[in-house]
Amino acid sequence: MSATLLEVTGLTCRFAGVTAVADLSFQVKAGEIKAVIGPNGAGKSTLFNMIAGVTRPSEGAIFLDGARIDPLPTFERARRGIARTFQNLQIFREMTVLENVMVGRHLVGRATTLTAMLRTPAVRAEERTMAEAGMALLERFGLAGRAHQPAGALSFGQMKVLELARALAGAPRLLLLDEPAAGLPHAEADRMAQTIRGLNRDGMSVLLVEHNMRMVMSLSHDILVLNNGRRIAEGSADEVRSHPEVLSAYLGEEVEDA
Ligand SMILES: Nc1ncnc2c1ncn2[C@@H]1O[C@H](COP(=O)(O)OP(=O)(O)OP(=O)(O)O)[C@@H](O)[C@H]1O
Repeated sequence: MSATLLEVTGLTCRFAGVTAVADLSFQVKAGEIKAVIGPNGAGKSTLFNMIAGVTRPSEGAIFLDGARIDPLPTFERARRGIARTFQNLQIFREMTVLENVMVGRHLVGRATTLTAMLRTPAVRAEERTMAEAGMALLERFGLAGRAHQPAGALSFGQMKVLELARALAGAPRLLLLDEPAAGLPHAEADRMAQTIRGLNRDGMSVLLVEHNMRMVMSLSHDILVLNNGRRIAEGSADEVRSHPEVLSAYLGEEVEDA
């Protein structure tokens, strides 16, 4: 039985008049790919934002490796090993592809603003190491040839891969992937699924929000289904696919088609 990496207990988020996430508890085990699915407005993005530290929960707690993290700011959660990608790409288009990846490393780097400004030998050495590690990641994802071009020149699919590479640059323990297949044609979505599977085989734990059911059903060890902020089902692809509440939440279509 694997150890629990992430634990969420009684998590609730209320916006004026709307309960986006309601009394939600679940775990992500080390080495697991867990998917969170649900119709539009189910609360998936709000849940991600609470785990990443962008949105404050109204109630409940979030633990990483047993330590409570919900009071911590975003950068501290990144330092502790949580990295994310975004539903709407957040690529710095004027920066080079390599610089974009290095931003991911800087988020968890040790250099303070003062030592960075003074460009001490230690800072320069750290930057060299970051650049080397960044190039190694770009090579792994087939983007090394584009390293010194502006990121804005990449195709949409390449930008999604770059976001993933940037998230990995900080050597996280938990990857939060927000719709990695969104907007990708079939073949590229399948390649993205293979990439995520490869990362997981190397030990990466993943929490995945995705509407592409093919990807969700083929990748996930465990699937959590939300509707109106509440858990309506949790289990394997087969368990979730045939669950009556899931079918009615989706009106049958998407989940059956997967
Ligand atoms: N900042 C906000 N202020 C007010 N209401 C919000 C805010 N963010 C989300 N909501 C509401 O919370 C509910 C959950 O939204 P959320 O974006 O988390 O759902 P989702 O499952 O990610 O949807 P989608 O699949 O469309 O991305 C929705 O009713 C939404 O309108």
